[in-house]
Amino acid sequence: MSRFPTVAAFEAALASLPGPDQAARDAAAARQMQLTKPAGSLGRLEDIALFMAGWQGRARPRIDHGLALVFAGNHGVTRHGVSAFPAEVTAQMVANFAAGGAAINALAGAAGLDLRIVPIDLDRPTADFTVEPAMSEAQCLAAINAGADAVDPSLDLLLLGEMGIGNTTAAAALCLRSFGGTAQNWVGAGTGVGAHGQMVKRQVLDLAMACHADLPRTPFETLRCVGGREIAAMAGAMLAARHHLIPVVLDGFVCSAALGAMAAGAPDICNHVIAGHRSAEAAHGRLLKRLVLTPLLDLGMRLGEGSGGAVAVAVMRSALAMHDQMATFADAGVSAG
Ligand SMILES: Cc1cc2ncn([C@H]3O[C@H](COP(=O)(O)O)[C@@H](O)[C@H]3O)c2cc1C
Ligand SMILES: O=C(O)c1cccnc1
Repeated sequence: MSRFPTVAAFEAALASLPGPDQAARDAAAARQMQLTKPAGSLGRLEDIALFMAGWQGRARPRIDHGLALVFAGNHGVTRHGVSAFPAEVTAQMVANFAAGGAAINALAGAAGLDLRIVPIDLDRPTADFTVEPAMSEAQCLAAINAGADAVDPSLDLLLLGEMGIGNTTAAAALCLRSFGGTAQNWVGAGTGVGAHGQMVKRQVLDLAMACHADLPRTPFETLRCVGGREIAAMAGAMLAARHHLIPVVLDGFVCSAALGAMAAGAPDICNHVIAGHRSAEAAHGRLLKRLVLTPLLDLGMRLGEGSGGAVAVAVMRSALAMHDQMATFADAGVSAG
């Protein structure tokens, strides 16, 4: 059976988010104080170790079984010319993932993550959300469950990624509907559209907001009206991971927008995620501020696929190696301060 058989089940899961294991986090913090370094001297690496300890419920967290989960979907809104690439590229890139030739294949491998690609109804693009909701209730629930069902409860860490030509427009629409502002605030170059393409994206957003103005601003309705299948799947996977107490690493703007749509109704959903990086898509920084998330890396990346998050996982492995392998002052015979 699907994890979220009804919209009410999805909403109930968002309203009952479990918290971290405080005892495991405290034990990890106590260990940090004993390691042979001045307290706090490893900065953000120390925070990562505590974050992982709390969510994994282990004083010595580990990443033996980490997964990069990449969802793919197609978008009816591409008919307006919102991407620098044609919609066929979504399926072509899925073939490239299968053949091992995409950036995420290399970067997931470098980060020691398994990689799983989940294409969702690529031959059925979402509807053009300037004139009608992108998905029916059943379609949106199916996509959310495709995400939730792909989350193995035994995972130590989950990285989410996406592939879907046109999806920076959907992500911008999710942000505009969730957090307000202007279309200009949330629109960017995506795959590399110029000034004209960005103007079209802004127009598309304004039409979409007018079209769905009367529908409830709940996370589900926002995902359904202006999201996409791969975006709803990332949201479902994040929510399922939260209930399995699996820490999540976010990738860029599109991935973060899936979280944003849920966070607008349930801000605590952000507590079990690490923002892997800040994408060069300008709206991503704005969104992360709204979510009160500080990105680990800022490498000027703007690809998606989970690529930036995968590089962040390599840094997280360093944090856990430090936490697990360093000697204590007592063990090493080093005088404590
Ligand atoms: C070859 C190629 C590989 C990609 N991998 C991720 N994306 C990224 O670009 C798309 C979003 O940008 P837009 O909204 O401008 O279409 C998504 O598929 C995203 O994952 C790619 C895009 C292309 C062209
Ligand atoms: O930040 C992202 O997720 C992103 C940016 C550009 C294109 N696709 C995705």
